[in-house]
Amino acid sequence: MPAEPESKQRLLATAGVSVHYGGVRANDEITLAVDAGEIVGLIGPNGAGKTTFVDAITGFTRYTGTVELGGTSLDDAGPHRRRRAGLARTWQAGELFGDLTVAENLIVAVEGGGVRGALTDVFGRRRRTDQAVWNALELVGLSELAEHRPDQLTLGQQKLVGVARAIVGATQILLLDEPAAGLDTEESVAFGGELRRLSASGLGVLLIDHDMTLVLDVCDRVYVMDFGRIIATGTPAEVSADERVVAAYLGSAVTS
Ligand SMILES: Nc1ncnc2c1ncn2[C@@H]1O[C@H](COP(=O)(O)OP(=O)(O)OP(=O)(O)O)[C@@H](O)[C@H]1O
Repeated sequence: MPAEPESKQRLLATAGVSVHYGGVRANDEITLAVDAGEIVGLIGPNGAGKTTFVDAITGFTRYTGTVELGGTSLDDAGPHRRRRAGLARTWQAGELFGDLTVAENLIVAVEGGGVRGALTDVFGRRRRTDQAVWNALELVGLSELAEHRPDQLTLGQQKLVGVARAIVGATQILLLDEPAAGLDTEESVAFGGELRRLSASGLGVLLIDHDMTLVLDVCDRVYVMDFGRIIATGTPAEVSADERVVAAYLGSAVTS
Protein backbone atom coordinates (compact mmCIF):
# COMPACT_ATOMS: atom_id res chain seq x y z
CA MET A 1 0.00 0.00 0.00
CA PRO A 2 1.44 3.46 -0.83
CA ALA A 3 2.55 5.46 2.21
CA GLU A 4 0.69 8.61 3.24
CA PRO A 5 2.47 11.82 2.21
CA GLU A 6 4.52 12.93 5.23
CA SER A 7 3.14 16.44 5.32
CA LYS A 8 -0.34 15.19 6.22
CA GLN A 9 -1.25 14.82 9.86
CA ARG A 10 -4.30 12.62 10.33
CA LEU A 11 -6.58 14.14 12.95
CA LEU A 12 -9.99 12.48 12.70
CA ALA A 13 -10.34 8.87 11.60
CA THR A 14 -13.53 6.84 11.78
CA ALA A 15 -13.86 3.19 10.79
CA GLY A 16 -17.09 1.26 10.25
CA VAL A 17 -19.27 3.72 12.19
CA SER A 18 -22.86 2.48 12.19
CA VAL A 19 -25.97 3.89 13.88
CA HIS A 20 -29.36 2.21 14.04
CA TYR A 21 -32.54 4.02 15.04
CA GLY A 22 -35.03 1.21 15.49
CA GLY A 23 -35.26 -0.36 12.04
CA VAL A 24 -33.57 2.59 10.33
CA ARG A 25 -29.90 2.16 9.45
CA ALA A 26 -29.03 5.85 9.69
CA ASN A 27 -25.25 5.26 9.33
CA ASP A 28 -23.88 2.12 7.75
CA GLU A 29 -20.14 1.47 8.13
CA ILE A 30 -18.88 5.02 7.69
CA THR A 31 -15.12 5.20 7.26
CA LEU A 32 -13.85 8.73 6.88
CA ALA A 33 -10.75 10.79 7.65
CA VAL A 34 -9.90 14.46 8.08
CA ASP A 35 -6.29 15.71 8.18
CA ALA A 36 -4.88 18.86 9.75
CA GLY A 37 -5.45 21.90 7.56
CA GLU A 38 -7.96 20.08 5.37
CA ILE A 39 -11.58 20.94 4.60
CA VAL A 40 -13.58 17.80 3.91
CA GLY A 41 -17.15 17.96 2.65
CA LEU A 42 -19.94 15.55 3.62
CA ILE A 43 -22.91 15.88 1.29
CA GLY A 44 -26.03 13.92 0.56
CA PRO A 45 -29.81 14.26 0.23
CA ASN A 46 -32.10 15.08 3.18
CA GLY A 47 -32.22 12.13 5.57
CA ALA A 48 -29.00 10.59 4.20
CA GLY A 49 -27.50 10.41 7.71
CA LYS A 50 -25.08 13.36 7.84
CA THR A 51 -26.23 14.86 11.15
CA THR A 52 -26.46 11.38 12.65
CA PHE A 53 -22.78 10.89 11.80
CA VAL A 54 -21.84 14.14 13.58
CA ASP A 55 -24.01 13.13 16.56
CA ALA A 56 -22.21 9.77 16.69
CA ILE A 57 -18.64 11.00 16.53
CA THR A 58 -19.27 13.80 19.03
CA GLY A 59 -20.74 11.27 21.48
CA PHE A 60 -24.38 12.37 21.31
CA THR A 61 -25.71 9.10 19.90
CA ARG A 62 -24.68 5.45 20.27
CA TYR A 63 -22.72 3.82 17.48
CA THR A 64 -20.65 0.79 16.66
CA GLY A 65 -17.28 1.13 14.96
CA THR A 66 -14.36 3.32 15.98
CA VAL A 67 -13.64 7.04 16.22
CA GLU A 68 -10.08 8.28 16.75
CA LEU A 69 -8.71 11.76 17.20
CA GLY A 70 -4.96 12.12 16.70
CA GLY A 71 -4.60 8.36 16.99
CA THR A 72 -6.42 8.14 20.34
CA SER A 73 -9.72 6.29 20.58
CA LEU A 74 -12.73 8.33 21.72
CA ASP A 75 -15.11 5.41 21.81
CA ASP A 76 -15.44 5.31 25.60
CA ALA A 77 -15.66 9.11 25.95
CA GLY A 78 -18.82 11.16 26.44
CA PRO A 79 -19.53 14.44 24.60
CA HIS A 80 -17.63 16.63 27.09
CA ARG A 81 -14.46 14.56 26.97
CA ARG A 82 -14.60 14.51 23.18
CA ARG A 83 -14.92 18.30 23.17
CA ARG A 84 -12.00 18.66 25.56
CA ALA A 85 -9.98 16.35 23.31
CA GLY A 86 -10.45 18.88 20.51
CA LEU A 87 -13.59 17.82 18.63
CA ALA A 88 -15.91 20.81 18.19
CA ARG A 89 -19.26 21.08 16.43
CA THR A 90 -21.90 23.57 15.44
CA TRP A 91 -25.60 22.77 15.53
CA GLN A 92 -28.11 23.16 12.70
CA ALA A 93 -30.14 25.70 14.67
CA GLY A 94 -27.27 27.72 16.08
CA GLU A 95 -28.97 30.94 17.12
CA LEU A 96 -27.03 33.59 19.01
CA PHE A 97 -28.20 35.36 22.18
CA GLY A 98 -29.54 38.65 20.83
CA ASP A 99 -29.03 40.62 24.05
CA LEU A 100 -25.37 39.65 24.45
CA THR A 101 -22.35 41.00 22.61
CA VAL A 102 -20.40 38.80 20.22
CA ALA A 103 -17.73 38.18 22.89
CA GLU A 104 -20.34 37.38 25.53
CA ASN A 105 -21.99 34.86 23.19
CA LEU A 106 -18.65 33.03 23.13
CA ILE A 107 -18.04 33.36 26.88
CA VAL A 108 -21.40 31.80 27.68
CA ALA A 109 -20.69 28.89 25.36
CA VAL A 110 -17.30 28.10 26.84
CA GLU A 111 -18.16 28.53 30.51
CA GLY A 112 -21.73 27.22 30.50
CA GLY A 113 -23.77 27.53 33.66
CA GLY A 114 -25.94 30.39 32.40
CA VAL A 115 -25.30 33.93 31.37
CA ARG A 116 -25.02 35.49 34.82
CA GLY A 117 -22.60 32.87 36.12
CA ALA A 118 -20.40 33.24 33.08
CA LEU A 119 -20.25 37.02 33.13
CA THR A 120 -19.57 37.35 36.87
CA ASP A 121 -16.99 34.59 37.13
CA VAL A 122 -13.83 34.96 39.23
CA PHE A 123 -11.04 37.11 37.85
CA GLY A 124 -8.47 34.44 36.91
CA ARG A 125 -10.93 32.29 35.05
CA ARG A 126 -12.36 35.23 33.14
CA ARG A 127 -8.88 36.22 31.95
CA ARG A 128 -8.24 32.76 30.53
CA THR A 129 -11.65 32.78 28.90
CA ASP A 130 -11.09 36.24 27.49
CA GLN A 131 -7.89 35.06 25.81
CA ALA A 132 -9.59 31.97 24.37
CA VAL A 133 -12.51 34.10 23.15
CA TRP A 134 -10.16 36.62 21.60
CA ASN A 135 -8.20 33.87 19.83
CA ALA A 136 -11.39 32.33 18.41
CA LEU A 137 -12.65 35.71 17.15
CA GLU A 138 -9.24 36.42 15.60
CA LEU A 139 -9.33 33.09 13.79
CA VAL A 140 -12.59 33.97 12.04
CA GLY A 141 -11.61 37.62 11.49
CA LEU A 142 -14.20 39.11 13.87
CA SER A 143 -12.12 40.55 16.72
CA GLU A 144 -13.08 44.10 15.80
CA LEU A 145 -16.75 43.24 16.27
CA ALA A 146 -16.34 41.68 19.74
CA GLU A 147 -18.44 44.33 21.48
CA HIS A 148 -21.20 44.46 18.85
CA ARG A 149 -24.56 42.77 19.25
CA PRO A 150 -25.70 40.14 16.72
CA ASP A 151 -28.30 42.46 15.13
CA GLN A 152 -25.49 44.87 14.19
CA LEU A 153 -23.82 42.15 12.12
CA THR A 154 -24.54 40.81 8.65
CA LEU A 155 -25.97 37.29 8.48
CA GLY A 156 -22.61 36.03 7.23
CA GLN A 157 -20.84 37.57 10.23
CA GLN A 158 -23.43 36.04 12.57
CA LYS A 159 -22.68 32.63 11.06
CA LEU A 160 -18.99 33.21 11.74
CA VAL A 161 -19.79 34.02 15.37
CA GLY A 162 -21.40 30.56 15.50
CA VAL A 163 -18.17 29.08 14.14
CA ALA A 164 -16.06 31.05 16.64
CA ARG A 165 -18.34 29.92 19.46
CA ALA A 166 -17.70 26.29 18.49
CA ILE A 167 -13.91 26.60 18.41
CA VAL A 168 -13.30 28.54 21.66
CA GLY A 169 -10.65 26.60 23.55
CA ALA A 170 -8.49 23.79 22.22
CA THR A 171 -9.88 22.61 18.90
CA GLN A 172 -8.38 20.21 16.39
CA ILE A 173 -11.43 19.28 14.34
CA LEU A 174 -14.43 21.47 13.59
CA LEU A 175 -17.65 19.80 12.46
CA LEU A 176 -19.92 22.29 10.69
CA ASP A 177 -23.55 21.24 10.20
CA GLU A 178 -25.14 23.49 7.56
CA PRO A 179 -23.22 26.61 8.64
CA ALA A 180 -24.11 28.58 5.49
CA ALA A 181 -27.88 28.06 5.57
CA GLY A 182 -29.66 31.27 4.55
CA LEU A 183 -26.60 33.05 3.16
CA ASP A 184 -26.84 34.66 -0.26
CA THR A 185 -24.21 33.96 -2.91
CA GLU A 186 -21.91 36.83 -1.97
CA GLU A 187 -22.07 36.05 1.76
CA SER A 188 -21.48 32.37 1.08
CA VAL A 189 -18.33 33.17 -0.94
CA ALA A 190 -17.02 35.37 1.90
CA PHE A 191 -17.89 32.67 4.44
CA GLY A 192 -15.98 30.11 2.36
CA GLY A 193 -12.94 32.40 2.32
CA GLU A 194 -12.99 32.55 6.13
CA LEU A 195 -13.24 28.76 6.32
CA ARG A 196 -10.16 28.46 4.16
CA ARG A 197 -8.31 30.92 6.37
CA LEU A 198 -9.39 28.97 9.43
CA SER A 199 -8.21 25.63 8.03
CA ALA A 200 -4.90 27.19 7.02
CA SER A 201 -4.28 27.64 10.77
CA GLY A 202 -4.06 23.83 10.97
CA LEU A 203 -7.61 23.01 11.96
CA GLY A 204 -9.32 20.10 10.21
CA VAL A 205 -12.86 20.93 9.06
CA LEU A 206 -15.74 18.61 8.18
CA LEU A 207 -18.31 20.67 6.30
CA ILE A 208 -21.90 19.53 5.83
CA ASP A 209 -23.92 21.87 3.65
CA HIS A 210 -26.52 21.87 0.91
CA ASP A 211 -24.83 24.88 -0.75
CA MET A 212 -23.01 22.93 -3.44
CA THR A 213 -21.13 25.93 -4.76
CA LEU A 214 -19.63 26.48 -1.30
CA VAL A 215 -18.80 22.80 -0.76
CA LEU A 216 -17.26 22.27 -4.18
CA ASP A 217 -15.33 25.56 -3.97
CA VAL A 218 -13.75 25.22 -0.54
CA CYS A 219 -13.34 21.49 0.07
CA ASP A 220 -10.16 19.54 -0.60
CA ARG A 221 -12.08 16.27 -0.63
CA VAL A 222 -15.76 15.34 -0.51
CA TYR A 223 -17.62 12.27 0.78
CA VAL A 224 -21.09 11.62 -0.62
CA MET A 225 -23.64 9.87 1.59
CA ASP A 226 -26.91 8.27 0.56
CA PHE A 227 -29.17 6.03 2.67
CA GLY A 228 -26.56 6.01 5.45
CA ARG A 229 -23.67 4.83 3.27
CA ILE A 230 -20.74 6.54 1.59
CA ILE A 231 -21.41 6.12 -2.13
CA ALA A 232 -18.47 8.15 -3.44
CA THR A 233 -15.43 10.10 -2.32
CA GLY A 234 -12.84 12.20 -4.10
CA THR A 235 -11.93 15.73 -5.04
CA PRO A 236 -14.81 18.11 -5.79
CA ALA A 237 -14.14 17.61 -9.51
CA GLU A 238 -14.20 13.83 -9.17
CA VAL A 239 -17.42 13.59 -7.17
CA SER A 240 -19.29 16.11 -9.30
CA ALA A 241 -18.44 14.01 -12.38
CA ASP A 242 -19.45 10.73 -10.70
CA GLU A 243 -22.65 9.35 -12.25
CA ARG A 244 -23.86 7.76 -9.00
CA VAL A 245 -23.50 11.08 -7.23
CA VAL A 246 -25.30 13.00 -9.92
CA ALA A 247 -28.11 10.44 -9.87
CA ALA A 248 -28.39 10.41 -6.06
CA TYR A 249 -27.91 14.02 -5.27
CA LEU A 250 -26.42 16.62 -7.51
CA GLY A 251 -28.90 16.31 -10.36
CA SER A 252 -28.59 19.02 -12.97
CA ALA A 253 -27.95 21.81 -10.46
CA VAL A 254 -24.19 21.46 -10.57
CA THR A 255 -23.59 19.88 -13.91
CA SER A 256 -25.48 22.55 -15.87
N1 LIG B 1 -33.18 10.60 16.93
C1 LIG B 1 -33.63 9.88 15.90
N2 LIG B 1 -34.49 8.85 16.09
C2 LIG B 1 -34.94 8.11 15.07
N3 LIG B 1 -34.60 8.32 13.78
C3 LIG B 1 -33.75 9.32 13.52
C4 LIG B 1 -33.22 10.17 14.56
N4 LIG B 1 -32.39 11.09 13.98
C5 LIG B 1 -32.41 10.84 12.67
N5 LIG B 1 -33.20 9.78 12.38
C6 LIG B 1 -33.43 9.20 11.05
O1 LIG B 1 -32.14 8.84 10.56
C7 LIG B 1 -32.03 9.12 9.17
C8 LIG B 1 -30.88 10.09 8.93
O2 LIG B 1 -31.23 11.40 9.42
P1 LIG B 1 -30.20 12.61 9.50
O3 LIG B 1 -30.89 13.75 10.18
O4 LIG B 1 -28.92 12.13 10.06
O5 LIG B 1 -30.00 12.97 7.95
P2 LIG B 1 -29.30 14.24 7.30
O6 LIG B 1 -28.50 13.72 6.17
O7 LIG B 1 -28.58 15.02 8.33
O8 LIG B 1 -30.53 15.07 6.74
P3 LIG B 1 -30.69 16.68 6.49
O9 LIG B 1 -29.85 17.01 5.31
O10 LIG B 1 -32.16 16.83 6.20
O11 LIG B 1 -30.26 17.36 7.76
C9 LIG B 1 -33.39 9.66 8.73
O12 LIG B 1 -34.16 8.59 8.25
C10 LIG B 1 -33.97 10.19 10.03
O13 LIG B 1 -35.39 10.17 10.01
